[in-house]
Amino acid sequence: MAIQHFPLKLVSRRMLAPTVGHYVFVRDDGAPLDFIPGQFIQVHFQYADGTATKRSYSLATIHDHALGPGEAVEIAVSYVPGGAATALFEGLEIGGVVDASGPFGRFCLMPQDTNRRYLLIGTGTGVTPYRSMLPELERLIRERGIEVVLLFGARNPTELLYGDEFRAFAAKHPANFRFVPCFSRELPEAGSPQAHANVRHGYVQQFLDEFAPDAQGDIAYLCGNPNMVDTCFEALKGFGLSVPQIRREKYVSSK
Ligand SMILES: Cc1cc2nc3c(=O)[nH]c(=O)nc-3n(C[C@H](O)[C@H](O)[C@H](O)COP(=O)(O)OP(=O)(O)OC[C@H]3O[C@@H](n4cnc5c(N)ncnc54)[C@H](O)[C@@H]3O)c2cc1C
Repeated sequence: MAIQHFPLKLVSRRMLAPTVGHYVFVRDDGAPLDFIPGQFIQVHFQYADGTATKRSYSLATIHDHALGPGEAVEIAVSYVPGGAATALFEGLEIGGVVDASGPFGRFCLMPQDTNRRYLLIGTGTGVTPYRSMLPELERLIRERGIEVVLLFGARNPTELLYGDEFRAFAAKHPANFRFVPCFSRELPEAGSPQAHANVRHGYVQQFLDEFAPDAQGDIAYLCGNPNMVDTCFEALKGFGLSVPQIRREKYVSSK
């Protein structure tokens, strides 16, 4: 897929969590944007001293077709204290334009894979690629009967990004899709919609054993916090998964 450079105009924004915004853009040049779920874009801007810089953001758009002109290009932005891109996004008004390029990356479902199960593991905004993949996962459930376990690490229930959407997908595919929110700090209140049986208390990496990673049948995807990605990578290798079976996207700052 050819990498392009394009302006993105902000059409709406809402808070997904206290420090995470969901941004909806359209291409301001009227051209389409094709991408594969799991890919990311880069946003280009300048520091106060005029030095050029850029930051990467996974595409969160639920992808069931190539985006035509005027269709939503969605990302989730985690606000980092003192962050340069954070300031750019926080200050962006509706109608404001950012300079972007993409799509980039190979953190995608592969057509040649014949695995029985996907272990999708993400922390924070690292869950956005999996939102984009939902239509493709649904097709694989229908055509190949795959199973999917989504282990989502968040500090508390207010940070469970797109939690309603993942829960709804799990309810639609109860035999094939397990959504397992792992809260490192507070658990949901008893009786709340988030307090279901799959919820775990701790870090995602603590719960891998429970799902018995299997070198014969599993492919794993790890996305988000670099420490989580490294820890899970080593743990999954310990279960016998080979490096090509463990796909990684680390959210490191690209300054
Ligand atoms: C392939 C890829 C995809 C990415 N996708 C996303 C995405 O979908 N959503 C998203 O929000 N981010 C994503 N990131 C991270 C993003 O590109 C930025 O690094 C992040 O938003 C911080 O940028 P900033 O300019 O606000 O902070 P910076 O100016 O880069 O950093 C400010 C300070 O905060 C620290 N810092 C940077 N990032 C974090 C962090 N995550 N947590 C705590 N401290 C931090 C830095 O070390 C520095 O001290 C992705 C990164 C990569 C490489």
